[in-house]
Amino acid sequence: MSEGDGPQDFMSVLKQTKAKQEEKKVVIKSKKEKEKEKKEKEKQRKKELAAKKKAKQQEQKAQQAAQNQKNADDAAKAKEEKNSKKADSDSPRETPAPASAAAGKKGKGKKINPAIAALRKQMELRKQQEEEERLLQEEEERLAKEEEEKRIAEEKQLEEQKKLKKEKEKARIERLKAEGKFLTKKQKEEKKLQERRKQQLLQSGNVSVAGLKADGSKESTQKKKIVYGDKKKKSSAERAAEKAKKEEEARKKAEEEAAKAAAAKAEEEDEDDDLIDDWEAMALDDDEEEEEEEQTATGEDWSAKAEEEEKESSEEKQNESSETPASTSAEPVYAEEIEEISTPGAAAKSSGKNDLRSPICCILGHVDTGKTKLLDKIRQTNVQGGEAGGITQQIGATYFPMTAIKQKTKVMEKFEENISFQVPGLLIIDTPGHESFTNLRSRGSSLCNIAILVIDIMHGLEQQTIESIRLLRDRKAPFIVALNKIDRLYGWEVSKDNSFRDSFAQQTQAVKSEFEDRLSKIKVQLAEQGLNSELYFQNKNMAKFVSIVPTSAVTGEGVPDLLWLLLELTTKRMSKQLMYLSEVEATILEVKVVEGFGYTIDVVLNNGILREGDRVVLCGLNGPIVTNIRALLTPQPLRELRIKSDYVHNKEVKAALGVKIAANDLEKAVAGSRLLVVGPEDDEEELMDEVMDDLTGLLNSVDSSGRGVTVQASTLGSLEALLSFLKDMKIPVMSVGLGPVFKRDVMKATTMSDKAPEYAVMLCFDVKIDKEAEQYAEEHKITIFNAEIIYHLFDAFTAYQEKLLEEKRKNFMEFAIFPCVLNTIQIINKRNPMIIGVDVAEGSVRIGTPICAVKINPETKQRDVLLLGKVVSLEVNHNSQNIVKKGQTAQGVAMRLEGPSGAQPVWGRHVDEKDKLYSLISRKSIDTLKDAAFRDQVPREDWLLIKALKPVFDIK
Ligand SMILES: Nc1nc2c(ncn2[C@@H]2O[C@H](COP(=O)(O)OP(=O)(O)OP(=O)(O)O)[C@@H](O)[C@H]2O)c(=O)[nH]1
Repeated sequence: MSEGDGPQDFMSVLKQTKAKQEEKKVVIKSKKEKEKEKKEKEKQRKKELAAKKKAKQQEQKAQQAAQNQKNADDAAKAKEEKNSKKADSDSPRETPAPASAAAGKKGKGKKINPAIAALRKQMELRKQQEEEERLLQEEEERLAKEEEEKRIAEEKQLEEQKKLKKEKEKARIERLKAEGKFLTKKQKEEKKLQERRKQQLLQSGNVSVAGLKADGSKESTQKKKIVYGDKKKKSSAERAAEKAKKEEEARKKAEEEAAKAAAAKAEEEDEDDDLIDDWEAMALDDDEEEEEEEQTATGEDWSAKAEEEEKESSEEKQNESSETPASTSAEPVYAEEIEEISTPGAAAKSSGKNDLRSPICCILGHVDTGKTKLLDKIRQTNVQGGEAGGITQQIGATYFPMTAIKQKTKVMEKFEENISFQVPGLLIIDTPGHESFTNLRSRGSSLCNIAILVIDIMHGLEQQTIESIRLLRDRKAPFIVALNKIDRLYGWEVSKDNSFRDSFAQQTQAVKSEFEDRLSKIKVQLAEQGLNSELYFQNKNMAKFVSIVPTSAVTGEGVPDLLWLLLELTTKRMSKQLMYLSEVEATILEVKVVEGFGYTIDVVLNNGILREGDRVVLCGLNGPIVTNIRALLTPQPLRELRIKSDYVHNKEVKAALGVKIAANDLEKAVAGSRLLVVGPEDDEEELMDEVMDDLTGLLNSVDSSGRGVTVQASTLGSLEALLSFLKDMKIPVMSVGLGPVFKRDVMKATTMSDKAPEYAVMLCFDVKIDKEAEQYAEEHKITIFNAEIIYHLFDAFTAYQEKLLEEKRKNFMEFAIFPCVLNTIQIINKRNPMIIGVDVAEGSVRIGTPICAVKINPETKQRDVLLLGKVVSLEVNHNSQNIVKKGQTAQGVAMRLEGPSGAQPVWGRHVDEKDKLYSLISRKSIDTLKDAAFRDQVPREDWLLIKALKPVFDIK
């Protein structure tokens, strides 16, 4: 893979895909939004109308005003003319006012009349207009009021409806709870999905599958439909509605998260105002939170899933009994006929009622606990003639049909009655460890139905055991513990391939005691991880207690118990999960080059059928990959997987099994991502979006502050595991990537060099690092941590951070002033050097701490801080100390101070025994203590003391 087309664009691929999804979100509006929009449009329209009306009125008014003005001018002119005429005709004497008034009166009666009339007319007109305006205004106000009232009434009604609905819902939930039928939202969604899947299964049953021949007959094409998931059965309108709903939910969630983030940010800002208070509060909260978490973790995850399953399976039984006879009868035909042409052992006959598929099992544990050996032992058939057991090697997995399991668990008959299981067999993933477990995932949850966590009885819980527990918990995967290497207990009597109980009964008392001792220690260790555990045959509550099976991978003791328990738990407690579904559910475990086939993907088909020629969509590093299945390969029976080109070509394969797919364009396929089949009614684009969801989800792990480490992993599963681990460890992530590390990935990390040097690192999980990238990292001082074990990565990173902090501590030591209050007992030496006997009243006094007295000047009322000097030595009972804490000694502490040259205050003059002495704290010293380099060293009492001392030094 070259850098140019490599995964360096991973973040931008993610961002682009997400942006595309967001864009779509904007276009699709909910019904409520549409109504709101409609109302707003109506409002806007009314507003515009009112505005037009007003504008018209104003225009009229203006015209009227102009007219009035003209009339007034005319009237005035007429009057003027008349007066001048009168003056001319009467006498040249000045007209006395009354005469003129009389003349005016006379004039009014005869000639001024038109002007007055015009004025009157104007006034009337104006009045009329005003009246009209008033009425219009009133009408508008009335309308607005009415509208407002209507809106309020509607809102009220809506509110009441909501309230009523809520109350009803509450009552319903109460009722359901009382009846024990209450389902959470998730459970409901799952139930719905199951229903839909069942529907399809039923529908598929109606289609004759006898036509599953290579001739591509009509029947065969019809039947093909059954493979496709629920999405494909929906009309595009339904799909759009569902999508809109989903997006609406996502949007709401995003908004909530944004609000939360904003609140958190606001809090952070507030923090600056009163740092110490908040810091203390934060520290206290942290402690409480941790305690709470520990309490709730105890066995809950395990029990939740199993209980959920139990409840569901009882519901399922009810549903089954109400199924139509036609549909139930259709199922077995489907299962049987497929079996004929699927890979050997891929499916067995199943009853019409319970068409279950084989459970999938993974093995996890610390290195050298015996995972591989145990797997080999389980695989090893102790049945004569090997093939009789029918154990088949698949791609990345081994398949155990029921006949083999029955033979292998025969020794259990002595202890367990009725060993019969309804599943066709068991599929155990061949590669033990995190890698396969983390990749066996779909949308964050595990496709592994049950896991075996191997613990070495001689070593107990180790780092990777704890990491495995965390992973299993994260993915909510049920598991059992194989307490391996019991044959190493001193004096153990071997009874090959026997059941544990039988073997154990034959052991000496000393062996039994050692076993009990070690077992109880390991139980305590598991409890420390929040897990209740019990020996499987003493476990009365499988839902709350993890079962422990003692085993030996060397002698085979306990292996029958292990197999028996795996099936007992999966079939009896998780049958719903194992319901065979026609919808294809498949995950890519590995991407490999195989001679003669080019790039291939190893896939675990969890559900459904895959056929040669199927068009499939999968997640690629640079975007979705759409291709056609060229070959479906499984290994030759009883042959070593590694022997090249010894593959069987299958026309089709049925879940559950491991299969290798050869197709074009698989080079950039992402291990750990889903594989979807494009059906005839499917929108390929939609599936492409869907498959990329797995990747865009990763962006949520990227810290919004833009600060954090750069993370790179080999597969989607391991990247998710690493991200979840970093989240737990509160290590922020700035950028994520998949596949080998190239220069461009390192360049991203360099952006942290100035911003947050402690994060200018790359945490890489099981990936190759390109030479050029390595060189670039070295030049730019970017540390690349690469490990195959998450814990090792974390250890290396924390060690690196500690080193940085240590450097910081060294550089900022002089500003890290811890608070203390001292009472002077005695002046031992006034000057050169100043030695004082003190009692530590509060906090702690340390070498290097500047000591001062604070006096208020009686005249100026000013605060005088008198620095006595820095502590250069501390002695208690003639023993030197680096630090003396409050209450540490009842005797005094002899404190030697090295004064600030010349300006040292004089005892008796500037300070005396009555003055309290303090460590000289400041805003800078407080901030330094708050830094990660010192934070851990500051106890809560010191923060309280700092808070109390702030007014003494007038620190804001
Ligand atoms: N005595 C004894 N030795 C065992 C048992 N199981 C495994 N061993 C030995 O322990 C060593 C490690 O066993 P593996 O099966 O390689 O362990 P693993 O967990 O697969 O180790 P990794 O692949 O490194 O993670 C080998 O030498 C085994 O022979 C056991 O039950 N009893």
